[in-house]
Amino acid sequence: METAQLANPKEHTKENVLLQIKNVSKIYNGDIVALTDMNLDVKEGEFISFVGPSGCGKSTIFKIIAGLSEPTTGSVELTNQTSKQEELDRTEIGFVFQHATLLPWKSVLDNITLPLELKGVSKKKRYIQGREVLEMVGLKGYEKALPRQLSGGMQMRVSIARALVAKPKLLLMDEPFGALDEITRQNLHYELLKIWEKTNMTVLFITHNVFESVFLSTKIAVMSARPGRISHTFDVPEYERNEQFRSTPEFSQLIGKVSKELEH
Ligand SMILES: Nc1ncnc2c1ncn2[C@@H]1O[C@H](COP(=O)(O)OP(=O)(O)OP(=O)(O)O)[C@@H](O)[C@H]1O
Repeated sequence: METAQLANPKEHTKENVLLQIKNVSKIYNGDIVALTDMNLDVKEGEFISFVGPSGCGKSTIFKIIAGLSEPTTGSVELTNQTSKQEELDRTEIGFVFQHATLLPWKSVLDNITLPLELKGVSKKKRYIQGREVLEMVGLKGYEKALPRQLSGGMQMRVSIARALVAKPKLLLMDEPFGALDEITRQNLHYELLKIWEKTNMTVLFITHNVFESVFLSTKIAVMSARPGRISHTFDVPEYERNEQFRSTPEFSQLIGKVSKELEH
């Protein structure tokens, strides 16, 4: 199995605050309180996992961050405190969902480059960018394949590549590996960490899998049951993310702490 040697994942995180979730609440249809008083600062380069019981508002906060839904009260601010030029624009946010949602009649390369096609980028230019990300997700040579010719894990790689093609500063991943088998999931962990390291992106990641959250993240935000809010955040200490890490006492201890917090 591949390994990602991230000697010091913390070095990846800068001090710039990329976005601030400020006192966000969300009430659907006047009476379903999905989120209440949620607060979090996200720094540039962080990899934050959100874990919490079903229905605690994880997808809701992602939709609000992406601008697909409005908070009932509070705000998500994209103001950069240190540099206006580095401010996050909502068009620089990529989204990956649990299901790959590929267009079955389009080739892998055409699926990946769809966001650029919609922006009116020329075919030549978008194919150059498409091939670049295709290589990044380990699918070089599959340009002309159709989605049905790919395994579930490969389809997820295509979906990730489609989110990466527009070079997002922030990547929102809503349970992207939830439907995959364990081996495929672990391989994709390494791929994702390599991409994260290479691109300097900030990643927000929803998962029900505590192991996955500890392995991938620099920070874990545990959410409480509905109405959802962040009950606790855990900073993940520096470590090399490789196969050995999964069997260290530090890994097990953190899993224990996060799991305990989830039981509250
Ligand atoms: N468009 C909507 N209209 C009404 N209620 C909604 C809507 N979207 C979500 N909800 C409700 O808001 C709550 C939070 O939903 P959300 O999908 O954000 O939770 P989640 O933590 O992502 O859940 P899961 O882990 O099961 O995916 C749930 O009770 C859900 O039924």
